[in-house]
Amino acid sequence: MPTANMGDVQHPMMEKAHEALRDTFGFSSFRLEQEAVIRRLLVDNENALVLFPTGGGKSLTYQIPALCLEGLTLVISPLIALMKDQVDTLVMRGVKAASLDSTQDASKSGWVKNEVITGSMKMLYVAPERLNNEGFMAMMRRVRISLLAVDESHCISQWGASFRPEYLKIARFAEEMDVERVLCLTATATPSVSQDICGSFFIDRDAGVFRIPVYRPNLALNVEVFDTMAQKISRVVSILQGRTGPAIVYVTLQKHAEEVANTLRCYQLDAAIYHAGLPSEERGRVQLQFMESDRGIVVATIAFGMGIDKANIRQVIHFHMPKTLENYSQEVGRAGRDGSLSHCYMFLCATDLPILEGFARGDTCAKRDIELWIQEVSLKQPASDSTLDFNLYKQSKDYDIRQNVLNLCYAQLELDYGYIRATTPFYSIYDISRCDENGWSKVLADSSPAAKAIRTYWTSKGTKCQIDTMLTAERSGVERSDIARTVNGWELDGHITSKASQVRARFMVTKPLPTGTNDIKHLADQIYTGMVGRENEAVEKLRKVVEFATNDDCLAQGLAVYFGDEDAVPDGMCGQCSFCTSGAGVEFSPIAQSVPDAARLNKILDACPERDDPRLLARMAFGITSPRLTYGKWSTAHPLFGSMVDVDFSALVAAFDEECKKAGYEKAETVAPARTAQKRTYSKTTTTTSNYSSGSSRGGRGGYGGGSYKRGRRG
Ligand SMILES: Nc1ncnc2c1ncn2[C@@H]1O[C@H](COP(=O)(O)OP(=O)(O)OP(=O)(O)O)[C@@H](O)[C@H]1O
Repeated sequence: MPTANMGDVQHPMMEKAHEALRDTFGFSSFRLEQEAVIRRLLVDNENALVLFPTGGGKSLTYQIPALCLEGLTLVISPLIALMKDQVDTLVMRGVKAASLDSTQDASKSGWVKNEVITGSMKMLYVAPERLNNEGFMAMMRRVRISLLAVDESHCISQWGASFRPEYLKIARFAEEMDVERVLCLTATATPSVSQDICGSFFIDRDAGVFRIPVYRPNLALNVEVFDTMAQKISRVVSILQGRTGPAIVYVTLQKHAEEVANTLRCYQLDAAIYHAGLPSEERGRVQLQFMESDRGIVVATIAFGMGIDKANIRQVIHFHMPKTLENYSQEVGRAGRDGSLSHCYMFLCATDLPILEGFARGDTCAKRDIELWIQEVSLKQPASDSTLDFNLYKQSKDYDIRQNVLNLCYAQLELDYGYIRATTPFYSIYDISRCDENGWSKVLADSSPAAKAIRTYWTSKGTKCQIDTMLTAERSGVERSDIARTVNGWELDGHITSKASQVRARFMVTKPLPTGTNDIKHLADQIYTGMVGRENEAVEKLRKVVEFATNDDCLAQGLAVYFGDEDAVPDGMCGQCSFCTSGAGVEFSPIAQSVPDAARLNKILDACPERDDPRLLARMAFGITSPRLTYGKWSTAHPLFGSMVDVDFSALVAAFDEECKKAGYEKAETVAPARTAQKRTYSKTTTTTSNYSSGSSRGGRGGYGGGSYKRGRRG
């Protein structure tokens, strides 16, 4: 029997909900706040925000309403793998659910769309990027969306640890599509992030928010401080040799996962490796083996864990400290889901910090590059369908702005300023291969204008041909969309296989973009200020992790307070963390050098002749990659890259700024690869011999201590 009071059960919608819980999911009662959330959606017909920790049972809070409501439940979820798992499980339980994603072939997605349009699909999972797709938007306009569920909804907040610009468009989508109810879900939201979510989706901050405190009494949190890698290895070996069940060891970079696992194997500890750089079959195999093991060890980056629902993980070890407390809470939250005592260890080591600070600072670009980018966008002539299209990969290289940041800049032009609106992106290159001679003869015999244009302008290599759709359209006068449609048609008819590449983002212009120098500068200024704000926020989050780990306070209490649950830990003492058991916080105070050494600065200045962007030089010195550094060969392969990682980053920027100012902020035209037409107008060449000698620095926030890691791939 359900545990809910009879008043609720008697409401026909709640009766239905209990029926679905029992008949479809096979559970006898709701957990904690699940029922209250469902009541909010089904009985009150109001929006809600669910803040349950990992494994808290968030999925049921939209899956059950989906079954009770007429119409479609649309679920926005950031990870294709996670969507697939959820859909497979639902289908197994007899629920009409599917996802639309970029990995599907045309026949599968055609079937899904048909089921959605005819109203027989109950739940549809999509990634947020799908909201830029015209075809998808047209389809959504024709269906009744009774519930929109936004998973990982903390990604909506610019103050969150994992902000994603595509998430910003979800709220507008909900309004435009007259979505009847919205349910936002997240496991990690600080009070300010949850305020942001409530503000965006009109969720009542009192009645509409359902939270289960993050405090988990069966997790013993420990922090330990180390000076060297060898000490950390010796400690992790001893923890793992005495492990009481499966263990996850979290590291920062993919190469760390390989290094640590290989070292553990030397100690007869059979450690598997998991990171985003491994083939998906390998990742699947590692995950499956771990799920089935009762003493398995996985050394992994943060890529491991989303959707891992294993009850008996007994140890979670942060071999490198996490970059935010949100990550930490999610990662330790994977331990002890069965309620049994489990141990979590965070290793603090001064040499690990710069690499994390590099991540925090990596997204800020030069203000001048933002100006040049806006200039290109505003001066570009629209195509015949009045849209602007850009190769973001190329722009990222041209303007030294990371692609994720560029995406955000476009989202800002769209949402904050209303200049543009993203529409379906397209591929500019198709590589086609013939399937058989018969099919190929049909391709050659196709007499449509698009087919003729394709055959005129394609370039062939053996049995393969490459089609540049932009060039073909420009030279032949045939619409680019007709060309793409013809290639897709040949593939659907089985005549060819094709591989599309070089995606171009497309935008409709909704109001004239600024073209005057001052207006562009002003807009760039605002965008840049936002970027610096986010960078400071990310560095602050890192500082909070150190503060949490070193505070003279119970660790469980510290974590709970961070998430706004002051009263979750009884008497504010968990009794089993390293603070509670030792009576003191750990000693750890890495201080970065705030006055850079002149000789070392000069070496960087000699190696990199650019003087238009002090941050570029600071990034090279500190070891933070960027598209421009990579292009100029001043990145990871350069011996001086990261050579000043022990210096406070702001002090480096200030020191290099002095040098750039002396050189008039000029670009080294003759040495660096050309960037853009606009960029080339800055014509003077600077000397490659520097004369930095002051040794003084402005700024100089007391940062984190130094080390010798080179940046690498994370995730
Ligand atoms: N009412 C219930 N009774 C029994 N088991 C439940 C109930 N609700 C959820 N569960 C189970 O709890 C587990 C965790 O649920 P779910 O995956 O929804 O959590 P989550 O909050 O989405 O976690 P994560 O943040 O890790 O994705 C699942 O195995 C689910 O089947």
